[in-house]
Amino acid sequence: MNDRDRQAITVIPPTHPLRGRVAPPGSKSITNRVLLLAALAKGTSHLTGALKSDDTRYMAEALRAMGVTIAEPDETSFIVTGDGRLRAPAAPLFLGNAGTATRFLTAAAALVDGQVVIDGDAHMRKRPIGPLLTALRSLGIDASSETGCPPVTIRGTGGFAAGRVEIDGGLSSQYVSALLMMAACGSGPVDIVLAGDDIGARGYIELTLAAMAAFGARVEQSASSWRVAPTGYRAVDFAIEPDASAATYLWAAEVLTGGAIDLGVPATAFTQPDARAYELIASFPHLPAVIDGSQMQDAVPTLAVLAAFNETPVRFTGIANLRVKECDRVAALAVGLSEISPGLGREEGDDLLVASDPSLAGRTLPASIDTRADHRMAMSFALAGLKVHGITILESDCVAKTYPGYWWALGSLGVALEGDVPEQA
Ligand SMILES: O=C(O)C1=C[C@@H](OP(=O)(O)O)[C@@H](O)[C@H](O)C1
Ligand SMILES: C=C(OP(=O)(O)O)C(=O)O
Repeated sequence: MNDRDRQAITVIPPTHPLRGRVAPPGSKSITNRVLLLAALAKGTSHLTGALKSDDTRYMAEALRAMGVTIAEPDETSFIVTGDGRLRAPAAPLFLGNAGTATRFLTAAAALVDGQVVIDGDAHMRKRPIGPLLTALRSLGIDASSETGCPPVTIRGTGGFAAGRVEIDGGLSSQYVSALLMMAACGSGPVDIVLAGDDIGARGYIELTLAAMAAFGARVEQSASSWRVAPTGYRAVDFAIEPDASAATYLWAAEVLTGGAIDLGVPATAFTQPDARAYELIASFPHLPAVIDGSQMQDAVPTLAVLAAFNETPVRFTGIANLRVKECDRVAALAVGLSEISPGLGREEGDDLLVASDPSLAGRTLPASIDTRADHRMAMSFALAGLKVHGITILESDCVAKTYPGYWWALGSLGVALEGDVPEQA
C-alpha cells in the first residue's frame, strides 16, 4: 500500500440534516501561546479548555524538555509551573509539523543559556523560517539553519540586549507573534517593526497581544510596530476558548445539510480570526463571487469545499501564503476538487477558482482525496462527502494535528463512515 493511501475513510452522505451538539476542541493557537507564556512565568498557571492534540503535545513536551513542569489533570487542562527560565534541552526538540510550536519556540530558545536545536517532520522541513532567524540575528542571537527551514540551531546566552528588530511577516504572522512573546523577557524594551509585506492575518497578532496582556505583559502598538516592555510574565489561570478553525467544519456541515448543530458557543464569542468565516458560511448557497481569505486563512479549505456546492463560482484571493502551510493548500484544493469533478477547482496565479456546481449533490463521484497529510484537507474534503457519494479521505489520521476527535464528531451527528475509522478512546 502506498503511504498516502493509509487510513482511508469513506464518508457516506447522510440522508437527514445533521442535528445535535458538538463542542469543538480548545483553540490550538491560544493553547500553544499560553503554554509558552505560562512556561516563561514564575509560578503555577492553570490552563483550562485546552486542546490536546499533536500540535499542543509537541509544545508541552518541548517545554518539559526545557525544565518546565507540566501536569495534565484531565483531558482539557494543563497545570504549568515555571521559574521564569527555560533550560537547554538534552536533545533536539522534535515538533512534528506544528508551525506555532516551531516558530514560537525558535524565538523563545534565544532566552536559553546554551544550544537548542529545533526540528520537525518532512513537511515542517519545507516550511520557511528564514525571516525569523534573520530578525533574531539582528538582536545579536546566534540563530541558523542550512536551508532556511527547520532544523534550526539557536545558541543563546540566557538573554538578549534591548533593541529594535525588523521582521518581515509576509510569509507567516507567526514570526511576529514569536518575537512579541519572547521580547517581554529581555533586559530592556524591544521595538518590533514590520518590514516588507503586511502580515497576512492580523488577527493572530491580536490573539498574541491578548494572551501576553493576560500574563502581565505591556505592549504599545502602532500601525506597523510594537514596543514591548521588559515585564516578564506572571503566572495566571487562563480559560482557553474553543477552536474557531475547527468550528468552521461544523458550521459548514450544518449549512450543507440544512441541519442545526449546537457548538455550545455562539460564533460572536470567538476572538480568533477564522470566526470571520461564520458570516460567509451562513450566506451559503449565496457565497460572494470573491472571497479575500487573507484574514481567515485556515478557514479557506472549508470555504473552498463549500463553494463547490454554491450557486455561483467563487474566486479566493489573498491566499498566497497557503502555499507554505502544512502543504501547498492552493494546489491541494484545486487538485482535490478536480478529483471530484474535472475543472471544479483551478489555480490562477495564487488565486483559487472554484467553479461551483450545486447539481453535484446526490451524485456518485468516486474520488480518493490525497490530503498530503494535511489535517485541513482531510477535514474540509470530508464535507464534500456529506453531499457526494464516493468521497474517500486518505491519511485520515492527520486530523490528530488539531482535532483528534473529528471523525467521532461526525459520527455523533449520524454520519456513517467506512474504512479505517479510529476507535473512540
Ligand atoms: O499564530 C497562529 O496561531 C497561526 C497563524 C497562522 O499561520 P501563519 O501566520 O503562518 O499564516 C495560521 O495559519 C496558523 O494555523 C495559526
Ligand atoms: C497552518 C496551520 O498550522 P501551523 O502553521 O500552526 O502548523 C493550520 O493549523 O492550518
